[in-house]
Amino acid sequence: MSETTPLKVVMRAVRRQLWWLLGLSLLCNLLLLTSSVYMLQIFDRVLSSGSYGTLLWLSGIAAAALLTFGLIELSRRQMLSGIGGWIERELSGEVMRRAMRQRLRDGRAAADTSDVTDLRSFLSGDALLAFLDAPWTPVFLAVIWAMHPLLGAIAVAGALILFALAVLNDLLTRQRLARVNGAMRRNRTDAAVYMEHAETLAALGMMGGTVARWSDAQRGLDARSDGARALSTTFLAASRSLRMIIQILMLGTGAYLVLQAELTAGGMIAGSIILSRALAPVERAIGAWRSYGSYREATARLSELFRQCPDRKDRLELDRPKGRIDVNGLRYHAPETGEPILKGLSFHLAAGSTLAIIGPSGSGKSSLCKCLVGAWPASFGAVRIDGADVAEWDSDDLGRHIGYLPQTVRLFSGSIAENIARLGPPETHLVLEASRRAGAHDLILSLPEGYETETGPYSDTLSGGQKQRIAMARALYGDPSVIALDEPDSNLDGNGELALAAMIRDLKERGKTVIFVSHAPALLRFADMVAVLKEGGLARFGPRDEILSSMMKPAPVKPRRVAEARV
Ligand SMILES: Nc1ncnc2c1ncn2[C@@H]1O[C@H](COP(=O)(O)OP(=O)(O)OP(=O)(O)O)[C@@H](O)[C@H]1O
Repeated sequence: MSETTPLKVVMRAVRRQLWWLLGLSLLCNLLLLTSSVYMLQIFDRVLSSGSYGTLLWLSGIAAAALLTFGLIELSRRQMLSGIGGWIERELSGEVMRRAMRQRLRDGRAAADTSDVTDLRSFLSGDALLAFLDAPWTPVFLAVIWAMHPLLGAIAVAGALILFALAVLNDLLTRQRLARVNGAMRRNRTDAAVYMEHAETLAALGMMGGTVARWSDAQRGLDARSDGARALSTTFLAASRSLRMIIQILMLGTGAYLVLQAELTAGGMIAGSIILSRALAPVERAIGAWRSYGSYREATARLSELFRQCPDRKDRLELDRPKGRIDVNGLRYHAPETGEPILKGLSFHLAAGSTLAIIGPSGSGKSSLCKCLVGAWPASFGAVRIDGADVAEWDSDDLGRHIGYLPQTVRLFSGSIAENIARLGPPETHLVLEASRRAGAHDLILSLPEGYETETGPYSDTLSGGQKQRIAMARALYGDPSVIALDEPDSNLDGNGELALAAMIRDLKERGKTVIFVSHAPALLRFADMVAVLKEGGLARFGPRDEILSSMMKPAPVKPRRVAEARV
């Protein structure tokens, strides 16, 4: 049996609601017959009898019926908008969590929250109403048929031609539009990255080139999209004029039948009104087809995401670890290329000890840090904290016991206090404790709005060093047992370095396991152990003095050959 996912639960609930909506649509569509029945009665009863009383009664009943139609239509639309809001609430968070997990694991996510928006806009908009009204088309056609088979035949033929146009439109444009939409999404992501790094582009004189490159790509996509849309628009225009032609044909045939005394004048007018009701959903459904296409693609992507990233309720929730780390045969392969980045590392670190990771650029230091804190899942082998595999640990639960300072610091939208509290509800005493331990308290107080200073990508007023020290406080929030710092001294001034050294000393004294990537002697003196990485492998691992002194030793001089020495 296939696993129940939040998407399936939501879609099941939506389907249940659809039955109600279908019922309301039945009432709406029946009430839509009001004007044609009214017209029929006016022509055939009122005008022939000249009865004002009948006219008054008929008008009153018609007005009441149309008022009821208005109320039902309102509740239909309110139901749809309620469904839309509910879908967004139920799915967005789930999708975002899974998309982030998949991106960490596979380098890309099968779907994202914009797919939930596509789902919502189809299931709560006019497009779905068009599809809900479409099943009543045969009912209207049957009514026309009952009035006169010739009128019925024209109406059925018209509806079939319009439907065929809709199907053809879908077949010819679906794949083209899907491909263009995918490429457009990628181009939008590129634009967001360029905007975010506008300073770099400006400083390097890259703005013109970047904009030209992006615009070229966009123009190409626009041309492709215009081609597909033009085809769709042609179908729409063709179906609209065809509908009007059918309408005229109906009236003309109706008039002929009136002359032949096979139909009343009221029947002729009423038949024409009913036909327009019958064909309108078909025409609206053609317009809604594109929206349905996006909905179908979004649903496929979301199903794929939920299939590839199932819920992991069986994950471990363990007590606060002491901080012993065991790395066994750790391999990490780049998710997109499969290129090995970490090549079978094994070492053990006692709880409460401090490890310095050193090695040349690109040797895998940051990658090792990410694997140690559970951000990157091991491709083979395992990282264990207090014996528990970090891959099996619930990431939010594990995160409470881990402090991590990434090489490139990012603060998120919110106040400094919220950022330090890892975007959870800030507990004041924990925020103050973390920032004091990170030596960031005075710095934050010196800002005009202190801990309430807004920061993040939309309010970037902090210097690199300030951000780094605030991120350090974020790493220490909740007093975690294992703290990994990736080049913590890269943006610091003299005061910052002193605060960092004091922070590491304090962590050591309080028995925390500290891992840092740095070659700075001022930090290396705190290390108990040193890991030397080279080309993704562990070149050396051992007590600091042993490793550093062996690295300091001059390379043994090769004895020169006798002949060479004589020259
Ligand atoms: N997501 C990724 N996909 C593919 N390759 C990657 C990815 N991230 C890192 N690498 C590669 O893995 C290798 C190790 O990168 P890593 O950032 O861990 O090195 P590092 O030792 O921390 O370097 P530096 O000292 O310059 O920060 C590099 O060759 C890098 O190109």
